[in-house]
Amino acid sequence: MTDFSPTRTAALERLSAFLPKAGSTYAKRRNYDLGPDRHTEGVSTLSPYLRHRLITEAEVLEAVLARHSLKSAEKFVQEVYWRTYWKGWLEMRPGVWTAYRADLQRQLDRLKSEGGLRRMWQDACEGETGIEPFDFWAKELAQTGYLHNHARMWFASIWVFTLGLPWSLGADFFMRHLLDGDPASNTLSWRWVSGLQTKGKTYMAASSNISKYTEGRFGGIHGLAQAPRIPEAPADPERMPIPLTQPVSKDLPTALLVHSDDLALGDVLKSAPQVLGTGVLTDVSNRSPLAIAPHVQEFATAAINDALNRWSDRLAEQTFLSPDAVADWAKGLGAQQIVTPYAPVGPVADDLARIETALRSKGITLARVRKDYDSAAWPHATHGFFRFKEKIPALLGAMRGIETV
Ligand SMILES: Cc1cc2nc3c(=O)[nH]c(=O)nc-3n(C[C@H](O)[C@H](O)[C@H](O)COP(=O)(O)OP(=O)(O)OC[C@H]3O[C@@H](n4cnc5c(N)ncnc54)[C@H](O)[C@@H]3O)c2cc1C
Repeated sequence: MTDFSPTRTAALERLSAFLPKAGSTYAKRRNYDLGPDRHTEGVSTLSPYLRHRLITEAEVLEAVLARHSLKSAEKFVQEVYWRTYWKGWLEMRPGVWTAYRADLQRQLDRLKSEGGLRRMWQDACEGETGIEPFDFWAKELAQTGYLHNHARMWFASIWVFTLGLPWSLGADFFMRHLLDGDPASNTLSWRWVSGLQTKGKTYMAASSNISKYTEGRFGGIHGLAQAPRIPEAPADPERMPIPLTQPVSKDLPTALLVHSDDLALGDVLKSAPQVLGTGVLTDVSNRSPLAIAPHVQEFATAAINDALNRWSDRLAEQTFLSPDAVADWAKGLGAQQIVTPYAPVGPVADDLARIETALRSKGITLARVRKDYDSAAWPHATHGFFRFKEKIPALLGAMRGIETV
């Protein structure tokens, strides 16, 4: 079973073990899901670390390109940029996140009154549908907090098209259990499988494909949907520019706010070298309206503690806070400004928006510090990935040496 130890040291070890495979091995083997004990043979399993930025995308790309040419590591580099692309795409269309959360709430309300739907949803979440690989992946996810990318695609396709369950309930099942549960990659990948992201283009799981790419672990699966029924969804909102951020003022008494979306604190501390104190938001329960799996909260809390330990000499006194308590805490410290790493569209950004309103009523500003890596790449996520990926060589060229972890 792949072990996900929530430390930067573990992330760096994992990266260094993966580096020899990041070229042609990854390109050939990345689609094979060989089971929970063998994931690291084909893929990096870095996603829980990237999700919380115990390691950054830029660091991973730098390390891979120090070892391989861009040509030989192209496939891996592109996958890392898929993550970045989804983030930029959602950042320019925050209404898609809001619409997902609203649809999810509607579907959760339906579960209260529609017994048949509720039973099917429960069976799917518990891995009791009778579709052998699907049931295996549901249990693997609940037990380990990780699924191979191909298994995520097959699982989502069977959820939507074979079982006929609402896609947003599936996305929520992933968000409650994945250690890497990410508002952009998860929501938009579920939309992509369902035919809502690239309009009319769905992903259909096929028995022969599952058999081939699990090397026969599963085969002869009967009853998988052959024809997609694309769910209804509202039209996408108009694209907006990437939001501007409030600049950090060097002259104001400043406190730092740490959260689980970005634990690479180097650049936020560079912008505010002296802080009066550090507030810490550890609760990630708002990734879902339902209870999230204990391992998801434990991973996030331990990842935050790992970052706090590494930066302890720069953080002054640390206070663990709920979002509602931040404004009073900042006022009590005498802060007139809070600096925090930028949180992309999702639950943490939703919390920061509420915190900002409470701070404003006390005359305190909130400055979100966005990484240059994100600011350079996100504005290119205007259309599909194929247009975005043309920018990768230029983005890599501009990226070298811009990050402080
Ligand atoms: C339905 C569905 C839901 C998903 N939900 C999430 C999620 O919540 N969080 C998440 O991080 N990824 C999600 N993904 C994308 C992808 O499955 C995971 O990023 C990948 O499996 C992580 O494993 P890895 O680190 O071993 O990947 P590797 O293959 O080693 O790739 C390296 C890194 O590139 C990025 N990456 C790779 N593939 C993708 C992809 N298809 N889309 C976006 N980024 C990618 C990840 O950051 C990953 O860590 C989802 C995909 C699907 C089909």
